[in-house]
Amino acid sequence: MNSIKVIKVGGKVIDDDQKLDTFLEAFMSITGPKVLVHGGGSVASVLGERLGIKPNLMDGRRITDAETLEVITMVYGGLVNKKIVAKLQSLGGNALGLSGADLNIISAKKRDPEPIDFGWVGDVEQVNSQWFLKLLGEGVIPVLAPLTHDGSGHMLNTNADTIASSVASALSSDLETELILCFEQAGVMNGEKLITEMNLLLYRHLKGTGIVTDGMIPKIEVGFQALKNGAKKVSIRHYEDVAKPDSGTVFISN
Ligand SMILES: Nc1ncnc2c1ncn2[C@@H]1O[C@H](COP(=O)(O)OP(=O)(O)O)[C@@H](O)[C@H]1O
Ligand SMILES: CC(=O)N[C@@H](CCC(=O)OP(=O)(O)O)C(=O)O
Repeated sequence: MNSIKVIKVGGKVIDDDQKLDTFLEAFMSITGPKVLVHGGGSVASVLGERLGIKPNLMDGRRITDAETLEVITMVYGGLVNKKIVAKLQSLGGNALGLSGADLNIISAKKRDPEPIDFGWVGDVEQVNSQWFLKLLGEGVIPVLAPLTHDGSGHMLNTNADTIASSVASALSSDLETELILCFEQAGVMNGEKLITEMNLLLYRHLKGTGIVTDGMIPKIEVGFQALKNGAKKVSIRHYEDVAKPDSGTVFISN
């Protein structure tokens, strides 16, 4: 094993069974070792509201109080993770669902309450690459929920794009790593037009002119972080194109 693909899929794809099935079939057509990271923010918001817990997001990050932590642990670690694992098994993939607490595979530090108190939100501290390498070596497909832990018995909520970028960064020390962030659009868009290549200068311009906003800002930033940390290729693309090389918006490091 000398290469790996770390692939992330977001909540709006997971939310829709047909889209999720299309994505997972395309994902399974990718040969070689792969890790799947899933989001599920929109699923957590809907299920939380059913329980009378209103979602509270700031800069694309969920403010996670104790009640919200219960909801997201159930939704990300249970419902969404197990649904994806079962579907992958039905497609012949030997998937293993994990949160960051399992095998201590991703530990994190609760975010400082200043200037904004995000509650039980964690910033990744360590990714246990050795476990990834062992599992991948056995042909297992790790399926990661956007949950980490603090080592003191608390689960933490960590954005799924950030988890994917951190895992790609960590695995880059041992393997040629590609990070693919999938969502429901063709890539980073300028109106109707797909931006096929993204460098830092262009990103700053697109952000400054309001062409890139909301959740796309942290998504692009974690993409650049993975590139800086040694990932060979980073892209943001449509979920149906997960297996299509060089589709979507490809990151350039200059
Ligand atoms: N230039 C842009 N191109 C594409 N999407 C953009 C752009 N600017 C803002 N967005 C928004 O960013 C969203 C993607 O971020 P996010 O909602 O966090 O996705 P996900 O949950 O799939 O990770 C898109 O659904 C879109 O609404
Ligand atoms: C801290 C934080 O914001 N965590 C995210 C984790 C889920 C996620 O990232 O889901 P998508 O990829 O579908 O947006 C949240 O709770 O919304």
